[in-house]
Amino acid sequence: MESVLRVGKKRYRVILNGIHFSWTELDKKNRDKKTVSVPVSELIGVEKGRVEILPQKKVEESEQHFTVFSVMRGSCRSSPSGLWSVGRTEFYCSSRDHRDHWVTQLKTALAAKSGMRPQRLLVFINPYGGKKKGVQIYRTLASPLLELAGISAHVVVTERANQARDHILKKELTGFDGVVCVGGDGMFSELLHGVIGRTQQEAGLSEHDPTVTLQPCNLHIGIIPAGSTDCVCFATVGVNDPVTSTLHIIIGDSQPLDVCSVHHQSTLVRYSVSLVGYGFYGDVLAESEKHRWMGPLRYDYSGCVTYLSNRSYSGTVQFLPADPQVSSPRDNTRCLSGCRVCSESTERLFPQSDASSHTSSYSPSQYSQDSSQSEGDWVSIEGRFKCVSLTCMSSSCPRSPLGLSPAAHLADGTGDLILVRETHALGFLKYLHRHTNTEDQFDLPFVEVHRVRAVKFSLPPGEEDSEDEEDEEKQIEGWESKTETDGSTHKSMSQQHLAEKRDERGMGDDKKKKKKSDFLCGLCCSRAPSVSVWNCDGEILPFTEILCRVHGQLVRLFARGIEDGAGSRNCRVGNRKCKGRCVLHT
Ligand SMILES: Nc1ncnc2c1ncn2[C@@H]1O[C@H](COP(=O)(O)OP(=O)(O)OP(=O)(O)O)[C@@H](O)[C@H]1O
Ligand SMILES: CCCCCCCCCCCCC/C=C/[C@@H](O)[C@H](CO)NC(C)=O
Ligand SMILES: [Ca+2]
Repeated sequence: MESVLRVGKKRYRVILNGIHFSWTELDKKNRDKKTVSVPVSELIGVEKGRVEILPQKKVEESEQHFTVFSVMRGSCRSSPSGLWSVGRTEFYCSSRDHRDHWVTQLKTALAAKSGMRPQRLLVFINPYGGKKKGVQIYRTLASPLLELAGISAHVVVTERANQARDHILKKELTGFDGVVCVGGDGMFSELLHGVIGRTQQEAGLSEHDPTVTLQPCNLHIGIIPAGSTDCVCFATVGVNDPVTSTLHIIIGDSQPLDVCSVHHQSTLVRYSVSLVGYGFYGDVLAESEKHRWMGPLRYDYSGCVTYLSNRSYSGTVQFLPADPQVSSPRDNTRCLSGCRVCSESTERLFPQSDASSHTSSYSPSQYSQDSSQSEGDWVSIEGRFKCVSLTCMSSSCPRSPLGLSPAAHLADGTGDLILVRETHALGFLKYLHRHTNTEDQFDLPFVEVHRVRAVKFSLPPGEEDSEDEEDEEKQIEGWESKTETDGSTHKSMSQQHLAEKRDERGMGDDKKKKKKSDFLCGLCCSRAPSVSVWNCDGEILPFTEILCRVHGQLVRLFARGIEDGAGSRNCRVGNRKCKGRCVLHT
């Protein structure tokens, strides 16, 4: 369809074809500069009249106007290119019939995309996450855009921790195309555990068997950031911005994500997508739990306290190396939107499936993973470590814009294992500081990094996780009391599994004994603990000896990875006007 329409006082040639909607000013001198072209896949909605959606819906009735809403990149010249906003253009037609014809054509073009976009979402809002603005963020920024796009949402404002996870595990989900959380990494983790658990239940697979090839999940996960730590959102979108994330959900972007399962003996402990970290990152988290009242600042405070304690821990790390021909953690690449390494991994991980079902748009599909790869040989490294970190993705965040492992990939079926050996305090500070700039944090004599498929960690003889009944009790108890603090009475899958094992031995709840341990001692004891704790995506694990396995592309997010330039340091603080929305200004 093609017509001459007015935008403001100027005349434009407006064209809609199957792929683009574009308008070019009818002023020959400037013609090259004045064409605006929006892919139909990035149109959000069309409304009759002169309509505004954000910051508030305003409708001015007009028989000859229609308003088109689309994805617009950036909100200012210096904003990170991952930041999206809502583009809005009012068109004026020669008659009401002409206007109606345009609206019908645009709606038809949008309807043709509906198979690629979610129609119905299940949204969980944590009213207490971050600055406690989850409900407000959803109502004022996300909901109006979903409505404009014709997406219906069933909203649950959570009343307790783990409610979202349990809902996904147990309730009817027919008709939903995706689940969305409004909150931080903790809320994302609830959705992750719900979606993976539900998929395995339906496939009849046991998550407790560490050798099982898990079934990839069809239900997409969306993250509208509203937490105090939103690392997963930042690392998969490039910015922490609720409007940007909502737009990725609306247009049905689809980003596969590697997930690491963490087992202790024959029990699934947790899943992680970001950090499984022992030593420094575990200690920071354990310390920060004591200062929750400080809000997000507790991580800075605890980081300083932990750094000053200058601890290191003994252990043996074993790992299964990934294929070094495919990629390396030191190859100076970045996993960006449309990443070649990740696309080729799709073919390697799912060789029998139709490649088109793994493209960048949402599309429900069934696929099965290749389990023919032989395990290979484990490599073993023993020593004293400041920290042992495993990350399935770069784990970039506003504080560390390139992340823990800048060349890690979101969906290549591998993780990066970073070993920081015992060193002097200044050396470790240098390592930490390099996370905040572009210097290579792996180019230090006490640091090594390996691209891996699995990792095992064990303590030195005499320090092992106790397998006696009383200690196992203690660990279950530790986890239960944490859950109770969160206001939940639900037992996690691994608590349940452990509790079943305990019941088999005839030990009831009434037999629990309180026992002090080093487990969460943090800095309260005068004697430095010889054992640290694991930080698993911001949660403390109740076990030290663990087996981690990377499951390639196990889940899918409504995201597309970082677009070129996003998440990099392209806004120099203070020298350009950026309305304070850039990541380095938040
Ligand atoms: N209604 C609720 N009451 C108490 N806890 C909740 C509720 N809803 C969710 N939670 C829990 O709150 C935890 C933190 O939530 P979220 O990740 O949204 O915010 P956050 O501020 O980034 O988290 P954190 O304070 O852990 O950094 C999650 O682990 C989640 O399980
Ligand atoms: C001298 C300057 C020191 C600055 C040190 C900066 C180090 C930043 C490293 C960032 C790592 C981010 C790892 C991600 C962790 C998340 O998975 C987790 C869950 O949200 N967050 C926390 C706090 O554990
Ligand atoms: Ca990966």
